[in-house]
Amino acid sequence: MRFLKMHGLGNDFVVVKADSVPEQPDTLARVVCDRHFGVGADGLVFVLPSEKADLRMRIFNPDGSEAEMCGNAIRCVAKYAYESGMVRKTALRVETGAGILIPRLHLAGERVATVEVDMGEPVLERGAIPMDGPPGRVINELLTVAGESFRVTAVSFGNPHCVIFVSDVAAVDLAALGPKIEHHPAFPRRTNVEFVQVLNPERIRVRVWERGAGATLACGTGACAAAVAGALNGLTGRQVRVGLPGGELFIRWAADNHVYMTGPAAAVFAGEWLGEEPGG
Ligand SMILES: N[C@H](CCC[C@H](N)C(=O)O)C(=O)O
Repeated sequence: MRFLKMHGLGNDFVVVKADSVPEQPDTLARVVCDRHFGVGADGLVFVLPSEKADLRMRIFNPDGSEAEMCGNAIRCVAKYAYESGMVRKTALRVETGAGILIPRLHLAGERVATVEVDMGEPVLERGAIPMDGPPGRVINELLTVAGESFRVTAVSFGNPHCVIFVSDVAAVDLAALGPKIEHHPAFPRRTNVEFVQVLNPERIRVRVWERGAGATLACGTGACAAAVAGALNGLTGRQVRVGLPGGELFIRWAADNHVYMTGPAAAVFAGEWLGEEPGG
């Protein structure tokens, strides 16, 4: 199985072009994403044919679970599709678990430098946490985790996000709190967790504990969720620069209610998965 190792701000993926997803993709994802017995990645991403778009993207987390959508991965997939000649368009239609999304490529010569993705419209997670009132209302709810209460804003971009505003993201014990919130019963599909520090109305800092992956250097859908939560709670404007450990994304929540995410995508190496059992 040939693959391309790619990343968006250090959120890294094994990208595989295939006609279909192989059997037991969960098992394969666990082995391929393992940073000792496999290639090592935050996700195994398949680029597949689509009957309703230019291509279809499916992503499997390192724990084997399939995610509905991945913001950093869709930028990588768009770059791969253009540079490999698979789809010679600078605005692609990509079928995902969050619907058909539109990455637009910014070229530097024949290379894709950055990608702007129309991530669609944010969904305020109501089923997970009982939230009433219109979307414009501040939608904080209290979540009790290990005896501690957090005010959270739950937002979905196809995949669930729980956004928590703190005064200092560096002080958050991500490894302790992340899994407890990821697996909290309030989130029937588990959740990604974003801790957000507002620097000013145009700049935020975010650290992410990802569902099925743990702490990552960046999370595209998480950055979008944090930006929407910031605006909903009156803490930021609708255009923010999101500083993540791996770098910066620019998020714009436009008047059409669509959220646009702009950031880089990089290809690091090509390889061949030999498929031997872990441990040799
Ligand atoms: N772990 C996530 C999928 C990857 C999302 C993230 N890497 C991004 O860039 O959006 C989930 O289970 O929803």
